[in-house]
Amino acid sequence: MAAAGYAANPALSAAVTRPEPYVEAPIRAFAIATVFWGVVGFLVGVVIASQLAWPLLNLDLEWTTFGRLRPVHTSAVIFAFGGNALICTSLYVVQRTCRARLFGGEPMGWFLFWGYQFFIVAAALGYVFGVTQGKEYAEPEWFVDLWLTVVWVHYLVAFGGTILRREEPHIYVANWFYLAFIITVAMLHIVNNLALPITLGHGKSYGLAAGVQDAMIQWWYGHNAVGFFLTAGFLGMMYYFIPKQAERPVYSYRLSIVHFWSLIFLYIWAGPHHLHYTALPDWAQTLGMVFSVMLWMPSWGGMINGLMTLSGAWDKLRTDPGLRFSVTAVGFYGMSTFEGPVMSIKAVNALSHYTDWTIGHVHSGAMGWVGFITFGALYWLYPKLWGKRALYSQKLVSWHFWIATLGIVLYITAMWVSGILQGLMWRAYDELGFLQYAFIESVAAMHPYYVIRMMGGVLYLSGALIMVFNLWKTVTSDELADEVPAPVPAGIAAPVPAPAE
Ligand code: HEM
Ligand code: HEM
Ligand SMILES: [Cu+2]
Repeated sequence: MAAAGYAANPALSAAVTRPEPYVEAPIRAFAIATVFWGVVGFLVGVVIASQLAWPLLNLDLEWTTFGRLRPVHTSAVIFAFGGNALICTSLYVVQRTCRARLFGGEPMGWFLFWGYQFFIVAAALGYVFGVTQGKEYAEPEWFVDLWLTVVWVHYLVAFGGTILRREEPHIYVANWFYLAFIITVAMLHIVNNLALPITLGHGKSYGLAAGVQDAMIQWWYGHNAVGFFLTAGFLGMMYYFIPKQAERPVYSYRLSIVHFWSLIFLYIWAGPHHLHYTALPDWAQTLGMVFSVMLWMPSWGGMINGLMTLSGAWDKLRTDPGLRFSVTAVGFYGMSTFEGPVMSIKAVNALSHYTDWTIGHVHSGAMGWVGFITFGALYWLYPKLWGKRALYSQKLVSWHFWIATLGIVLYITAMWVSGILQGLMWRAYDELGFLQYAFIESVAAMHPYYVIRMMGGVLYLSGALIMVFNLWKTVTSDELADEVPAPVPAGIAAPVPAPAE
């Protein structure tokens, strides 16, 4: 084992053999894939947003209709962009905070990389050709699900194995969040996809559960996909990269542990808020609502911990636009985790459900939190991964930041207005007790907001293209980092600013 080798005599072996201490090449590939799929996902987002504004753009072809492209968008941004970002950063972080080489080494890294990209392409092709189980965020059919299970088990083994062979006694909190994400997603994926194919040679399958049980399992899955894929994993990112960028320890390490346990305990019960006023028993709906409202607390605990890590380093926001992304991400996290509990209250959900308000909520979390924390991490990682002195241009990071922020603001404000307008139009009665508006009138009323949302998306996409250019120039520049990072033997560099307590 390489790690044990230079641990024996760090100075000597570092000077003589210089083995690469950490697996990096597959992580660089994941970093590229993150950016690539991000652009694809945002582009498809702009396409489907345009289709909602101008239905003509469905092109009257089955492969290009909104119904088929929508899951291409959601999977591209969540699983391809978000998933690659999570695997990329988790493998980077776990090696450094444990001071151990990735379990399984480079071959494991490359298997994860190609295995995961294959899953993405197989899933996306299925959507376009109409192969789907029709479960939101779990659309791929059984054979793609099986493949993902294989890849994911390897991911768990690689991550867990690295923790087990750690040289650092303490398991840094970012790893707790990443591990909870990996384990919970495995559990959710397997249970929600229990299905029987018609025959082994056929793509179509039928799920094991039926009726309201099926709905409950689906939204236990869907909600916790938000909680563990879009939240816990990215919190792992927050707990590593914000201290790194701010060069400050986590504000309260104790709070981060409380944050962890309370978040994962509460999240798992809140799924029924997706099924208010359905055939689901009333007590279960109320349970989901109560746990959602409680969830506000640990979420804000985490937000405060992230923001307060900047204590004494707020001036860095002026000079480091990458940090600005991360901090604004935490702000959006706080906003969407306040909005979510409000929307889970049954009286509010009676208005918001089925409307664009939900879509606005989704995108403040998705574009603001998930997107921005990832951009912040990427801007920090790229120079490190390619051994460059610095980013090509901080100014372009700043441009990206402002253009993308404006894009989000256009997107979510348009959706608040259109969502509440929709909700109110649908429940308006005239004095004789008839509905005041035909459904199509509410659709027509949405048009201007859909155009604004599309423009917001174009801005967000443009920002991402600026990032592509900046990262490309960074990677191809020949300004190397001052010292080529030497192997980091045990006991020398502190991998993370030490916990405050
Ligand atoms: C350029 C930026 C984006 C644009 C223009 C865009 C556009 C859209 C549109 C038009 C929909 C369908 C809305 C509907 O059915 O009424 C949608 C759904 C969705 N998008 Fe995006 N999106 C963007 C970025 C993102 C990002 C970055 C993420 C996640 C990281 C994301 C996650 C989702 C999810 C989860 C849904 C499904 C929401 C639901 O069913 O409630 N989007 N998006
Ligand atoms: C305390 C935290 C949160 C709570 C209690 C919460 C609650 C809710 C509620 C009540 C809905 C609407 C359900 C409906 O009417 O159909 C919803 C939808 C959604 N939320 Fe959240 N939310 C939270 C945080 C977040 C965050 C941080 C994100 C993204 C990163 C997010 C992503 C979504 C998505 C994707 C949906 C749409 C699901 C669908 O119908 O397709 N949520 N959330
Ligand atoms: Cu939920």
